Amino acid sequence: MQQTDFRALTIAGSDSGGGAGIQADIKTFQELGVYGMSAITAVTAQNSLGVHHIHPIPLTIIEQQLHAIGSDMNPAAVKTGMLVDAATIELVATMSKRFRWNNVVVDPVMIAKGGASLLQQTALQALIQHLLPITTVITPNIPEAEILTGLTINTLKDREKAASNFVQMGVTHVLIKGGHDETNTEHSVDLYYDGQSFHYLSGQRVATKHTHGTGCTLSAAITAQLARQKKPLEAIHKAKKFIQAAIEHAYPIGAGHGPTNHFAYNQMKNKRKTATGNHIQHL
Ligand SMILES: Nc1ncnc2c1ncn2[C@@H]1O[C@H](COP(=O)(O)OP(=O)(O)O)[C@@H](O)[C@H]1O
Ligand SMILES: Cc1ncc(COP(=O)(O)OP(=O)(O)O)c(N)n1
Repeated sequence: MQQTDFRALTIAGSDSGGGAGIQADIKTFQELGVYGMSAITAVTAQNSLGVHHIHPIPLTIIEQQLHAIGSDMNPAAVKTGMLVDAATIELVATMSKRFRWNNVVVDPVMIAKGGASLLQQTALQALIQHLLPITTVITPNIPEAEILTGLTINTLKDREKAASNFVQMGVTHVLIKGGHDETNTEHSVDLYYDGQSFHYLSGQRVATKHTHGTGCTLSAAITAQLARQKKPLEAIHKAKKFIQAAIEHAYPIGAGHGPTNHFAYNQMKNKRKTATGNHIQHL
């Protein structure tokens, strides 16, 4: 049987607890049938209670990882997560251009759930200047969208305005996530914009504190679907189903915020297949 070859790269921090960062990304790639590669920007000592220590990786070692992958392994899609500082952002932008990487998904990770800062304040300008112009899909949560656009976001109209700002900054596709919208207790609604029309993607809001790594997992699922040659809006729709299942079946691991469940989407699909006797896999 011919092996299908889908490859994706994540450039992000390591989460020792396994729920976010590189670990969440690789698990998600694997579940979606995509070969995962990584360039690690920082090692964090982290668990369900928060980020306890951060050890940035020296720039030369990040460059060596990116060069090793870019010169040989040709990822079809690339995701960025924790980028630490301005120098790392500039390096990632330079290497992405050098290797002509397409399908660049930027999750502009800034602050972890427990409040730890994962990106230096002084790096925001570098993100806007160097990374956004080469971004295929950006996936900010509401506070990140507020910081990058300078807007206050309370309503869906505010979110549409912020999405338009991202397009003006050079981003091709924007997904502003709604997990932090406390006004909607029934649904968690994400806004998509491609410079032409707005789409709302709604999921049932799950009453759980086990949402560690939701943002990383969603953006990794989008990256995996782009690596599988899906168009951005279809990739985002599929990724939304993946994260919904992962949150609905999240793990109560640890005393704090447990991780989402990366197996859940495939387990639910397999159950449906068994019930219908259908053994053909449609991702
Ligand atoms: N309690 C929840 N129930 C259902 N979906 C959620 C919940 N919290 C977040 N989501 C979804 O998870 C994804 C990540 O959103 P968000 O929490 O806003 O990002 P981040 O983890 O970057 O802060 C989005 O698709 C959002 O709608
Ligand atoms: C190493 C690392 N990268 C990113 C994050 C943030 O992940 P996110 O998906 O936004 O989830 P929470 O931290 O908000 O639960 C992280 N914690 N660690």
